[in-house]
Amino acid sequence: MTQTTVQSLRDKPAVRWTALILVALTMFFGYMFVDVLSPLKTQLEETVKWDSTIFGTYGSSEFFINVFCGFLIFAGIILDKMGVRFTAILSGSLMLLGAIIKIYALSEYFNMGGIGFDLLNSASFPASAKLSCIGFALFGCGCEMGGVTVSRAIVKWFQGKEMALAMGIEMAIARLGVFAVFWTSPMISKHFAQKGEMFLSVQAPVIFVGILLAVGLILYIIYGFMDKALEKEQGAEEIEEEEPFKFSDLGKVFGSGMFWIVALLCVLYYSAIFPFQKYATEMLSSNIGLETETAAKIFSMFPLGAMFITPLLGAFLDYKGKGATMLIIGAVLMFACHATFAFFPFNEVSHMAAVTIAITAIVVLGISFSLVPAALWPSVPKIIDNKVLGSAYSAIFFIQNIGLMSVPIIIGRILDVTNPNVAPGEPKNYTTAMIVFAMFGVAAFFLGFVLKIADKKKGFGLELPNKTK
Ligand SMILES: C[C@H](N)C(=O)N[C@@H](CCCCN)C(=O)O
Repeated sequence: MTQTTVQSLRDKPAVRWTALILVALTMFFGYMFVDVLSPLKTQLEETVKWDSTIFGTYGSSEFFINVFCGFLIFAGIILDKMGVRFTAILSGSLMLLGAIIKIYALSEYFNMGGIGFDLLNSASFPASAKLSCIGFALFGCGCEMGGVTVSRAIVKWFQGKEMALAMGIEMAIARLGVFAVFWTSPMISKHFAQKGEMFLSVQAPVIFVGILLAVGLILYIIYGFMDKALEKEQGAEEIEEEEPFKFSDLGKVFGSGMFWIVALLCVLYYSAIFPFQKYATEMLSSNIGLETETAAKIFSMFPLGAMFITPLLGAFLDYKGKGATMLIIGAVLMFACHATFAFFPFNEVSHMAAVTIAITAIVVLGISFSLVPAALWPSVPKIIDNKVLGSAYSAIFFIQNIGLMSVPIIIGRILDVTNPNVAPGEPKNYTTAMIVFAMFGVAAFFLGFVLKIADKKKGFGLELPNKTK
């Protein structure tokens, strides 16, 4: 006699992996947008007169509303109260709105005195930069809210299954977005620059990725139908826990010592990654004497390496564990890369040797950027109650965003101060800036140790595998 068991949508690999691909693709487009202008720093300096301080402020602006208005805390509450599909569609819409504003900010029409130009323009901070910051800040609300929502969605579909692998693949797809934009953005820009279309040389890459964000919103809407089917099938209360979310539950998040260790580790580590990404192209061309396009291509190996290794490490974590150890090793490798760019005398070795060492350091950073995210995000459900998981991820993002917002401004300022007589487009001295990035690695390393010891004492199982069946 054969017995038939009714399979949940979650139990069907094809269905849960389709859900993952839908949400991950939107994050792919989102990550492209985050760095669409990163390889164009030098062009922005020449075309719209953004010096390093302005560029740094622009990089930080992605996090202004999240930090100053505490938007991410609300995002977590919205997620825990309204659920994944509502929050996903809201975040996709915010990303698209921000992109449209940034496209307008970089248009020739606006920069030649179009609507709003006079209101925003000032000698110290061009109108293009101010309006780009506004657009980027709105985009940042959507993108960060989307990141939290996607993590929550993955827990919903994959908890007790290949959760770390799924998170690893989602991040791998996002890294592919960064890789893609470090190639496409300079290529599109060069095409228009060669035609003498200076504004389009910085605006066209943003238009291109803006269109992709519209596709991303459609994917979130399609995901919404799958999410609804899953809830209908199992009953919302079964998935989201028996009791509804209460504001007082937030105390559970902020009252947890483990939460603070993870959040601080996260802010320290990521402060030396995403802000560095914004300056890496110019740092490589300054240190090694490369053209922007070549420097951007070398740097693109960073997300590419992370893309291949993160899912493997996710799978390792699912089956073998060792999450806290992975965090410690990741911090050491990050320090090694930044210290190389700070101290290695690139101008005293042959061009070939300089390029080889730079590529090696970038690959090492890629390995680090696989270890830490692959271990960090799947650790959160182990230390926080499922009911407040959305709020916990948001709170970690909120603390992380404070670093992501401050560091590009600090680095931009350091660059302007340490390069007082360097003309726009000329190579800069990056030593001090890179030392600052390296110091974040040292601090993250110590926190990794604290986390490992705390886990050993309290038994959260950070070193244990995720897979239960
Ligand atoms: C920048 C963003 N807040 C972030 O931390 N991104 C992480 C991924 C977090 C999990 C996303 N579902 C990253 O490593 O990219």
